[in-house]
Amino acid sequence: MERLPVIDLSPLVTAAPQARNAALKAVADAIGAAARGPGFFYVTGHGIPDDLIEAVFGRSADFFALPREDKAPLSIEKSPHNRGYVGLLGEKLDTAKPADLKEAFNIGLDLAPDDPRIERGEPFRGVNVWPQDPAFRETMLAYYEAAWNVGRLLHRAIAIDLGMPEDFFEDKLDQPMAVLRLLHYPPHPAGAEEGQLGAGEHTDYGNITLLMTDDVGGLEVRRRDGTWLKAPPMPGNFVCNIGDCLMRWTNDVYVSTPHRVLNSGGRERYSVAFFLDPNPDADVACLPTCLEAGSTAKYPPVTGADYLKQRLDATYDFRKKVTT
Ligand SMILES: O=C(O)CCC(=O)C(=O)O
Ligand SMILES: [Fe+2]
Repeated sequence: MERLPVIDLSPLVTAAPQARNAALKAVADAIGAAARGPGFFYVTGHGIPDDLIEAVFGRSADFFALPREDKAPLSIEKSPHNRGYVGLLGEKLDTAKPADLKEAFNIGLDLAPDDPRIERGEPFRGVNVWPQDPAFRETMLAYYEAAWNVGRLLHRAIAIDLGMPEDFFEDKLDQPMAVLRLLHYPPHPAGAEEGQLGAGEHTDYGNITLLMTDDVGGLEVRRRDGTWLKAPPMPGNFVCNIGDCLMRWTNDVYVSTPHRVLNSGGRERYSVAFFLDPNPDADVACLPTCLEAGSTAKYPPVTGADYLKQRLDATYDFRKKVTT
């Protein structure tokens, strides 16, 4: 693996109705090959407007530049629903290593406080927390919607590649636990601990991640032989990777590849991840098309919520006592 594949969605996004199925099949074939191989690929031609992307990065930088007193009240530690601010060293993606040199802000599916799903106490259903600037909320929710739509389109291609009906994932991703996560990595400090990184080695927990970065490199993808491939930044486009939920769903046919971040370039680095986790009640169980005759599934079925809870509880010490 010397470079990651690039999948251009523009022929699909702009296809006339009669050309759509062929365009979708071409994307399905490309994703299928990437998902069985490196587990990572770039996505271009996604159709999200540049000015929305610029606004997301601009507001994100403004948010992280706020004084600590303005960010602390939004702490994720006050939210059992995986929303809010994570300070520098607030997370260990690799639990065997020192804490991560990054700060983050998580935004989930936006629900009103009286939403029946919250009132019924459904897992991961809660309200978002917001900084004061009203434009921040508007910008982030517009981007959440746009990235979610790209993710659902990719899942149509994934379903076709896996030999399932094109809309198989649609009702498993229509009220998702998806998280839009803004990230800020300060330049790697000279005094960092041995083994300390911007983001420790990890795999992602959901179905797919749609990551956008600025022009500062730092993302590294693990090759099968354990060496690391530096993924060059492609601002305005996505780096997409398969997460652990989709690996389970496909019985390991698709690969969830470990990756990490080292911001060694001496500049501030900003990235924006959209983690497309399924609906809380989605049944994450081996697809019939991924099971060879006579063999058994590698993983027992699990609900989307139980799986995400298990993974988040292992990442954050503060969660040891919370129920979602
Ligand atoms: O910031 C990046 O480039 C990657 C972040 C990442 O892997 C994650 O948040 O899961
Ligand atoms: Fe990741």
